[in-house]
Amino acid sequence: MTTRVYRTDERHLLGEGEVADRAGLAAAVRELIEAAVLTAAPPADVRAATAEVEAATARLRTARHDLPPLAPPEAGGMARQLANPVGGALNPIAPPVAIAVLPDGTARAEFTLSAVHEGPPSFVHGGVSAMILDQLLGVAALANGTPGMTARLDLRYRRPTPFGVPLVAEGKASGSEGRKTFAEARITGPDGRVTVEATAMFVMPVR
Ligand SMILES: CCCCC/C=C\C/C=C\C/C=C\C/C=C\CCCC(=O)SCCNC(=O)CCNC(=O)[C@H](O)C(C)(C)COP(=O)(O)OP(=O)(O)OC[C@H]1O[C@@H](n2cnc3c(N)ncnc32)[C@H](O)[C@@H]1OP(=O)(O)O
Repeated sequence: MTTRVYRTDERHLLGEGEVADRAGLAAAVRELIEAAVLTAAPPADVRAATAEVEAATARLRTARHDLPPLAPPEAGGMARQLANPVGGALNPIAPPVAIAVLPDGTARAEFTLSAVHEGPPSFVHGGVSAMILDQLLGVAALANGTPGMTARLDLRYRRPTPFGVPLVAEGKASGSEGRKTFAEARITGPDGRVTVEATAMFVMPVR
């Protein structure tokens, strides 16, 4: 494995093997996060595990980049940002949300959240739903050929969103005017009822 020399203004580009290693690390840390939140192990085991985690962190910190690295491009594309906090395979805090773009431009994800995403007792935190919808709407704007920065994100929480059951998020661009793109999306529970609706406006900044 070779490590590329980089300037601080340049993102490190991982090799394919490194991407797989990092995705494995992120998946293991995601398991660790759930275990840390839900553990019922005795206090001595919690303290021993804490020391082990601190040792693992120290080992990873022996060399570091200033910014998240990028993954190599897929055929003809741009370097991929796989450390995004929504669904990024290299980011342990990312909930497991893989967004696909359908032929009609709909951005769609099927995912299951867990107790680590709890906000109100027994239900998903509204900020987690907002984060997922922001990203999904952003992907829909990108799929429309008119990406931008989120300028507005309006949410309507219709019903509590459950965790531990399959959810669907779907959204699509509804139009664009100049640098502005409008999009709408929703999260649906396993009973087919909408739990959260969102509309957003993205603005492509003037460079
Ligand atoms: C570095 C560039 C990257 C741009 C994005 C490009 C690509 C994305 C690529 C891939 C995407 C892939 C997946 C999806 C990814 C992400 C989803 C999550 C995205 C985010 O997580 S992103 C972080 C949160 N987001 C921000 O951090 C924005 C902070 N903000 C700003 O960066 C500026 O604020 C900006 C750029 C928004 C506007 O700045 P500006 O100077 O261009 O705006 P300006 O004043 O010229 O307005 C022009 C017209 O928009 C109207 N307008 C503007 N803002 C408005 C608002 N808030 N409400 C109502 N109307 C608004 C004006 O009223 C005017 O309208 P009119 O023309 O009709 O008068």
